[in-house]
Amino acid sequence: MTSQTSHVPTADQIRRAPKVLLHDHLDGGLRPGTIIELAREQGYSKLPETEPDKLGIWFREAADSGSLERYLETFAHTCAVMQTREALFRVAAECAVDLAEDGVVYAEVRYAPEQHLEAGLTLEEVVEAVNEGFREGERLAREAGHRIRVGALLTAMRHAARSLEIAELANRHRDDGVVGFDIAGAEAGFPPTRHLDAFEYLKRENNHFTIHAGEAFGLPSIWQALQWCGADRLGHGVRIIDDIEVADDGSVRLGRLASYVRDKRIPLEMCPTSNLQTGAAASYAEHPVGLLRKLHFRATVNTDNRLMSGTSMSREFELLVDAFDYTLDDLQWFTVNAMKSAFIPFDERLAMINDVIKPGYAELKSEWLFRQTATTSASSGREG
Ligand SMILES: O=c1[nH]cnc2c1ncn2[C@H]1C[C@H](O)[C@@H](CO)O1
Ligand SMILES: [Zn+2]
Repeated sequence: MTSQTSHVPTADQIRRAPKVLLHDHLDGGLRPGTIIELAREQGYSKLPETEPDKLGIWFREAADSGSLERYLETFAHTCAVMQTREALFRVAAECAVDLAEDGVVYAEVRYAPEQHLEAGLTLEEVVEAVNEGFREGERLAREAGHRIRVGALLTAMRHAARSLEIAELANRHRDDGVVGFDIAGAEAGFPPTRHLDAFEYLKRENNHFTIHAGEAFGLPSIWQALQWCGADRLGHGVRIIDDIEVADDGSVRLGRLASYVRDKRIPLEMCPTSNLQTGAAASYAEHPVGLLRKLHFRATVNTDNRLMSGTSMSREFELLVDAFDYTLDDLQWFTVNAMKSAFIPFDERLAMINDVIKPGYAELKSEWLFRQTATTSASSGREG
């Protein structure tokens, strides 16, 4: 018998379900058609393709190498066309519209302001343009019947040396759409402790930050991010699986670090498709999210780079439903986890959970009742 809780969601239900996205890069989510138009307007001639479908495929294939370093090379093209106020505004607005259309109700979208200064913008101007774009996108989404709230995370590149400056920038804009800070880029060789002054500054300011850690590099990176730097969340964090032993009889033993992550409810911003592309996981079925969800880690599901992974929040959920037979209850669990872990104030997170997320899933979970009633009356009608 079908029960409410065992209901396997359809693709359409997944799209309509309220979703929360904590890990999405602005420069990894452009529409291919927009890249082509911006390149034409700005005289950027190095795009590998000039037709939107082909360019989308090019990004997915180029990012599919199994190496984080090669994956990151593809961002040269997106950053190249995001150097003016107008371009940043457009990309941010389209990002909010696209996420809203996919059923995302709350998103934290990150980008590295230092990568958008080539045409003479200042760091402040970059942040202002992106913030204005997000507000415009929220407005356009509302006009189209969707509700979304987007916060920005400012990223510092881990190979560079501007993290304190970017942390200060994030802090200056904390009441103006910037909800936190992050570091990203190649992980091996660039440990989080290189940026300790930035993290210590943010802690003194009672501000929030996440750190890309445990993606291309393992436990030492996660340990540093948490115990030296004090990260509120882990970007990816999938390699925490290296500190978990599952015996043949199914019993599980957590090491000290994995226990700490679970006990302290440290949010893991997991991005399944991205992890497959960079070699951090072998397949969806083997992705650590399956075990971590079972063990009640504070796991969340994210897109990372929608362009490079050819994905969306709905698609990531669909892939996990296929791999792990997740129900709407599982998807709600991931969504509530993400909302609890967001960087906006507690009362606003709670209101999102109680007034948007739970009612949204309750509505979806009730649909099977009506579908069954409709089928019954239709068939009894035919019989009569
Ligand atoms: O998954 C990632 N790991 C590390 N760095 C990343 C990842 N995805 C994107 N980035 C980098 C490339 C972008 O240019 C930068 C800022 O969004 O962050
Ligand atoms: Zn990322």
